[in-house]
Amino acid sequence: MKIMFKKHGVSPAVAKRGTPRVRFTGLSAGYPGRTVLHQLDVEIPALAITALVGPNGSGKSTLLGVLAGVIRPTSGELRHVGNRPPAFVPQRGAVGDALPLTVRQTVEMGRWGARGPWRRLTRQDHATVDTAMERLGITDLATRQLGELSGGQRQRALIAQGLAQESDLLLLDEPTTGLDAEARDRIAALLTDLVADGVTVVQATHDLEAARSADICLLLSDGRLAEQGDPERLLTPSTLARTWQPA
Ligand SMILES: Nc1ncnc2c1ncn2[C@@H]1O[C@H](COP(=O)(O)OP(=O)(O)OP(=O)(O)O)[C@@H](O)[C@H]1O
Repeated sequence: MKIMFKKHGVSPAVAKRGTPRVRFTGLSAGYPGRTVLHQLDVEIPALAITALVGPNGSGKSTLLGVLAGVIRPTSGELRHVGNRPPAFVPQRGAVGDALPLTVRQTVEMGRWGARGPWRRLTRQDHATVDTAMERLGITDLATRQLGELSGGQRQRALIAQGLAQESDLLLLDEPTTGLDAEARDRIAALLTDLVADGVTVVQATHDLEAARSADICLLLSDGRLAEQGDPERLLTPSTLARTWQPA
């Protein structure tokens, strides 16, 4: 099993549109005693939005975990092209409601990877945090406790934390689930803007509109890649019935 990241400061090989930002070959991964992903051969295109779709339990979050580097593959090869670690925005439900953090502190945590948790943030870090909060429309929530926010507001705080990491690879686990139409549209527009700014976006989603508006769709089934390609071609009525059936 091989995982290759291009290192900081070493001939920055930044992915270009049309080239893969991440490539897996024969990749298997899962949890202790349980293989979830089986022999995936996948290319995640740079400077595009990739939607991971598939029924509950098909392995979307596990694949995001592998991309984020928090789940190690058990076999196969995973190659990143790019010189910054990915930013991972977990599912809203995966983040404790009782964490005694304000929105601003939550977003500031996005700078820890660059600065470390105990080092003071620089003026530039604070400016990055301000911009991330502005882009998500949560500046006026800065001093509110995370636990007292609505689901949609908390989701936006988590995405802002991801943006504050200034990665060129943003991984999101169901970023629009449970949000109203306006919030979903806002996030969709943001993701498109991020791609224009040089970010590669991968989102696991059960949101049909989000999947349709992606550049490419990877359809997982039982931890295997069932299909990949243009969402309009892939999201046929039978796929929709299978993937978007009520839980
Ligand atoms: N921490 C874990 N330990 C053991 N098995 C796990 C763990 N997390 C997930 N699984 C199992 O891995 C499989 C894939 O789960 P995963 O969360 O990746 O699917 P998913 O496609 O994201 O599902 P959903 O659409 O419900 O979010 C499931 O069978 C699940 O039970």
